[in-house]
Amino acid sequence: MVRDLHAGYGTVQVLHGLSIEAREGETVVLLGTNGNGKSTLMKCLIGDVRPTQGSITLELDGQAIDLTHLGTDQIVEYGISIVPEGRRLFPQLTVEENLLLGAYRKAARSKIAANLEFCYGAFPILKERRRQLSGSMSGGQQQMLALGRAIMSSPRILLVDEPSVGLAPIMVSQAIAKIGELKEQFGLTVVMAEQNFQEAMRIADRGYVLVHGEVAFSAETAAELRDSELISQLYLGG
Ligand SMILES: Nc1ncnc2c1ncn2[C@@H]1O[C@H](COP(=O)(O)OP(=O)(O)OP(=O)(O)O)[C@@H](O)[C@H]1O
Repeated sequence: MVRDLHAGYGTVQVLHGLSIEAREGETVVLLGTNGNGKSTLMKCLIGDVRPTQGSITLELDGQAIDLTHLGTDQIVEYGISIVPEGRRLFPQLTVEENLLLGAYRKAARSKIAANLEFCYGAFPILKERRRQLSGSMSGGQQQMLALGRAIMSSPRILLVDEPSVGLAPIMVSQAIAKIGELKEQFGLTVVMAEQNFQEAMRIADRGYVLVHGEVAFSAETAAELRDSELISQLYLGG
């Protein structure tokens, strides 16, 4: 749960008191056009950007854990994993080496073989190319690898930042569908930032629209989000 979050870069304030919530097992999408703070929020959630005000808490076994000022390594230990914007793979490492880098969370170290098998089952192309350098793969394959790497840490919450960036339309559809499948198979909670409204709505349970670092609209159902005037203005030329 994110409450009244303020964050930015030096003197540039990007998030201005933003509050959102993701309940267990749902897919929450963060919509909004370029530069409205989606990635900054994601970076706060994974400990890459430190909030200046507000809180980020995780409900775990009936306890509220304060993540607000924890570093990425500590946040990952609580079962939160990210597929970052631009994927941030290691191009000079093989597919399998990239996957193994995702498994450093303590709880995942004893499950490396099982998780690797799961990834290869979910993404046969990764198995086929496991000894290939990741930098030599297509954008769509790299997105699959980034998803696989995130799954290697046995997360309970998966953060996905703009999976469509740099992908051909057909690959965007495949990547989004895969996120939906992984969520079901792994029993994940998914928080996904995405500019591509139509694609995001294919797997959204509900969502928020961010404008200028604030929640401009929040919807309890995907239908409510789809039918909102703001979405119509931002995406459908309404
Ligand atoms: N490292 C940085 N230093 C300074 N300003 C930044 C930095 N990263 C992002 N910003 C600024 O913060 C604002 C919000 O950016 P952010 O990336 O969070 O938006 P976004 O909604 O995710 O958009 P995008 O789709 O472009 O990533 C923008 O004005 C951007 O220029």
